[in-house]
Amino acid sequence: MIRFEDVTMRYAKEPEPALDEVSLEIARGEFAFVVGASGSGKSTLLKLMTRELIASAGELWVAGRDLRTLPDRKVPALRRDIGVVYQDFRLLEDKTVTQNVAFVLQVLGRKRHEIKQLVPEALELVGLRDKGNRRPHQLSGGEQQRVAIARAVVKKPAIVIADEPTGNLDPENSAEIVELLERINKAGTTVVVATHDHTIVDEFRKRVIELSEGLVMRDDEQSGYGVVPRRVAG
Ligand SMILES: Nc1ncnc2c1ncn2[C@@H]1O[C@H](COP(=O)(O)OP(=O)(O)OP(=O)(O)O)[C@@H](O)[C@H]1O
Repeated sequence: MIRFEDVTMRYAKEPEPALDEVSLEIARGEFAFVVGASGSGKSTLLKLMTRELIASAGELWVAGRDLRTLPDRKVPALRRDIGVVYQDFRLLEDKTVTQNVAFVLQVLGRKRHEIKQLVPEALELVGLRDKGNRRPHQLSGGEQQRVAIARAVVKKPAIVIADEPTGNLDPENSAEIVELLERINKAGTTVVVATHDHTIVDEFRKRVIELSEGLVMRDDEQSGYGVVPRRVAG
């Protein structure tokens, strides 16, 4: 579903690459955490998957597309296959919960009767069916993130990518958000979550891809932070 082969990403004027010949593969239906210190390259890795960035070198396939050769006019179709969730929710403040979720489908040109069916389904999935008329500021942080997840999944993407989705949440809400992503994954969606949050990585026991200074330092199935000994420095 996602394949990086020797992918290097250099930002203009930066002496060191943000990612340095990274190779990894995430299969259809997998759940993977991407971890690593601040600046290790997590966001860069995710932005390459969504074509927010274009790799400086290497080969990259996402959802059956070769991103090296993908023309710009085909980027919207790629993004239809990917739902993205951010740390800061990024909801439209002047729209209700229902309108925020429906907006994605309107932009995609989906028919009104489809929107009427899909939006309540997505809100039901995230447990917010009864809060559709609220505006984002009338919701807790955890609820706002659930709206953002409903918005990401309402178009039924093959992949959900979340960049620090629990960064603004307390531990209880964080666990609920990851449980929700786990449920979405169990229904067949490939899920990739970049996070600093050791507690959730330990709790959920998924594949962990650890980056350090643009390199993959570790890539373990089902490990969590605490199970496999950390690399000994030096
Ligand atoms: N737009 C940019 N221009 C130049 N350098 C950048 C840019 N974005 C990121 N970088 C650099 O690339 C490296 C990787 O950054 P990235 O944001 O991918 O890390 P991260 O692991 O997501 O960090 P954080 O956990 O703080 O979000 C860092 O050295 C960063 O300074």
